[in-house]
Amino acid sequence: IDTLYKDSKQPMNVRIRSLLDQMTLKEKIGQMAQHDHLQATPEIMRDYSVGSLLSGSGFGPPKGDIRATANDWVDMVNDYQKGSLSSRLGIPMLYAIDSVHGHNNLYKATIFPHNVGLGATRDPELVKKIGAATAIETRATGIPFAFSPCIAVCRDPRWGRCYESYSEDHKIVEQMTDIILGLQGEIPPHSRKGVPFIGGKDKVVACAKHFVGDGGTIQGIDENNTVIGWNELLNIHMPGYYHSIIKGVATVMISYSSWNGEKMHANQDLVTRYLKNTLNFRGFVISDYQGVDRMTYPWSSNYENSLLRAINAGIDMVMAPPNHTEFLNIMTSHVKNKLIPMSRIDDAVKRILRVKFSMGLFENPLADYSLVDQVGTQRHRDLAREAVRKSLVLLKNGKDAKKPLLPLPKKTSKILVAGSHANNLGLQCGGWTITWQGLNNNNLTSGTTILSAISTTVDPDTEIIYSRNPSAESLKANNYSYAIVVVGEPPYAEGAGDNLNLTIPEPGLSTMINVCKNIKCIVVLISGRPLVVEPYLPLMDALVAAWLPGSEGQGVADVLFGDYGFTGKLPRTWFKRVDQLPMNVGDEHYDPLFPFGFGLTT
Ligand SMILES: OC[C@@H]1[C@@H](O)[C@H](O)[C@@H](O)c2nc(CNc3ccccc3)cn21
Repeated sequence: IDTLYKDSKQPMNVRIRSLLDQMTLKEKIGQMAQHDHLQATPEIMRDYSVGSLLSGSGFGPPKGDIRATANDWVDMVNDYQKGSLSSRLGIPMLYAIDSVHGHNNLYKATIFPHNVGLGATRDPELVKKIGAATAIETRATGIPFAFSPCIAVCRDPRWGRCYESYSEDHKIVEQMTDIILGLQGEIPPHSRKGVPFIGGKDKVVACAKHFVGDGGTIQGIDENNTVIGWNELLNIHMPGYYHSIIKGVATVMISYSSWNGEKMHANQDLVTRYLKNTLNFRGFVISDYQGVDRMTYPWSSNYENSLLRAINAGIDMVMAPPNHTEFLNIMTSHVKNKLIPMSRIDDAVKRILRVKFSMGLFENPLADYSLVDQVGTQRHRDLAREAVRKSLVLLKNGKDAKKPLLPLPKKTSKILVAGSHANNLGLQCGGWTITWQGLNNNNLTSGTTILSAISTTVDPDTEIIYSRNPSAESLKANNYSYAIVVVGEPPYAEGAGDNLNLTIPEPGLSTMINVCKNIKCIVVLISGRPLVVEPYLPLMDALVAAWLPGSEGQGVADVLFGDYGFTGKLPRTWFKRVDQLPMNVGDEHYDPLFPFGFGLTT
């Protein structure tokens, strides 16, 4: 074996050439697979030269242990890596996970606000710091590759993934691609722009997703069809990719959705001609999970043909192919039958190797425990708390504008805290937290609920009464100074969150109505998107959009009680009725309840 490729002093292209020239077809195809770790073993990694593994959300080591420690993760990742290193050429594998608002799979990790809340901060510098903290907590578990950021431009809040989108306005999404500089590291001055850059052992490979137009599907139906012209695709959904590439993003994930009826996973014009040859993307393109299977309906029918079309479209790595032997056999036969040219295989493998060489994976393939004490540190939690503060949008402050209600007095006789979301960490974190769909419970990880934040913020003499759903009698019996009512959406991810009515779910709605009918009420809405509030607005004394704040609920109390002012601005239009949708800033017919950019200050 010519070991020139192992010499880190050699130029990148020499290392790639030296390795590629001695790889068998089987080894090249192996590099193009990213298996779910549940389907792999160290032996398979060794014998098939598998390029990458992933943990689907909620499947921690060993197999589904959602309270696994960082050490457990490091051990698991290293076991697979040792398998890869014992292969003929010893090409290290890349382990990937969805760290999309902190290392959200990891028990006791810092959970940051979901992207819609970050869009409300209008603070790219803050978001870059969040990227850096997320990279550290992800690397603490030995994982060097995060499927983040989602740079979707959500144009219809009925989409179950709208909270993963920073904004309906592509200009905010472009600004927030600064998170890549936090995740992967700042590009050193005089370094080339627009090539994959990952700077250090506390940085991760990032992934701009989902290419392209994922946020533009009809009625926000997940994985469905985006029916718009080329100019709208180019002006609204594409700029985030240009900005991500300039900032050195190393990977791009393809969207399940279609553009004008053509599956993105089969779209050679957009993936190869545009992303690779026009935007000059030099990293690697990865499919979504079983994205190849989902090119047909029923899923996986005619997988051989789907795989052929996906690879020829320009996909370099396939996430969760059926299994390692089937993937190898189908790919090998396509190459032998000249249906996939060898030049396509070589392009894919070169891109994958370029990312692995540029991040130093050959030099440092194994993880250590050196960062495990960085998980959920106070420093990271303080950063998350700052992000929560800046993400809150004050939509109403008093029934009489001349008598603002907020900031609330810390010293008062008795406060009621009510609502399903007041004391539930799972609900305030939302989807993609510990499990894929999130959890409706309070002990899924560590953090501060909004109730406990309020309790520690008010004056010690102020009495706090907590009741999820107080009776009308109890409301009348107690002379509360005011009530804080925290209600909103259940956790959801992807298609499970698609919703055509966008009403405040029960029992939150009736709780809010009962409380607000009887006493002065400040409504705090925990949701991934705007919901129907217009009919109830006259009832409310104040209304705060808190989005999905994550583990640091203290940030909510910080602003409610005036330790910090409200500064957040709507990153999305707040509609009056769902029959107005889609309705985005700049539209000809624009009749919102609260316009894009709205936000009262205190
Ligand atoms: O979790 C991997 C990817 C994720 O990065 C994409 O943004 C998202 O579109 C996506 N959807 C699935 C659906 N399947 C799934 C399987 C196991 C756990 C969670 C989701 C996986 N993934």
